[in-house]
Amino acid sequence: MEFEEFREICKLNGLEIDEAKARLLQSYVSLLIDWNRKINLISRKESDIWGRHILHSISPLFKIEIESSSLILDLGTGGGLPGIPWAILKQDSNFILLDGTLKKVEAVSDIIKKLGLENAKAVWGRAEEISKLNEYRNRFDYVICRAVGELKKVVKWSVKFLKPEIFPKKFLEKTESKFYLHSCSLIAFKGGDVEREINDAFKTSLVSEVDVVELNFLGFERINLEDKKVVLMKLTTKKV
Ligand SMILES: C[S@@+](CC[C@H](N)C(=O)[O-])C[C@H]1O[C@@H](n2cnc3c(N)ncnc32)[C@H](O)[C@@H]1O
Repeated sequence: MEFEEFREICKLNGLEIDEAKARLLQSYVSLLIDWNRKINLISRKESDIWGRHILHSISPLFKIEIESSSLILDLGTGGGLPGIPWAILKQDSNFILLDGTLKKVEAVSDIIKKLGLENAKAVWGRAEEISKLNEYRNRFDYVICRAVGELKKVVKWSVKFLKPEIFPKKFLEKTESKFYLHSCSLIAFKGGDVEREINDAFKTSLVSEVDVVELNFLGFERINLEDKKVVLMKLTTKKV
């Protein structure tokens, strides 16, 4: 997929990408390709970066509305996915892009600097360690996470990062076209046996509600997303 087709699919799904954001996304893809020659950020066999990485990363935003001015953690960001495309498109929110591999964090920091993205910062460290630090514990409105591992593991880490809920709110409000997802939630990109992973995640007693969003947006058939879904979870956040 080329950029123009990507932009057209976004438009079909109600997401207009203005010139400034288009330039940032294009620069991101160039920088990602450059860095990927030096270190492994995304599969080198993958030729469809616009479809399988950028479109996939932003596709939940076609259906899910999140609260404005949020602080969002991208847990296991790798080469900045989905965090950088989200930071470009949601400039009213701030993003921490966390990864346990130093080289990847150095690459993502360089990309953020070259893009001039002021609402994103890359942080190096393992989720289980970083979540113990005051600076990151109980701080985030949302955790987003793509291709990092089993849901139950991601749930255990995320619950420490998310803000404790002070005034319980409805987790999700659905209209015909949109899901309004309130803060203190996990947004996990998943493939494979999602049902089993959700059942295992419930066994942690850290999940109070769940919903699964199918990525059947207009034009989804142009990229092979197979069994890919987005799992939304309300966790039993408490001050830890
Ligand atoms: C398969 S990659 C996916 C990267 C990116 N989210 C994407 O969609 O392209 C998984 C990433 O998670 C990171 N990771 C795995 N476990 C982690 C942990 N406990 N703490 C921080 N990062 C972790 C790895 O270093 C790796 O970069």
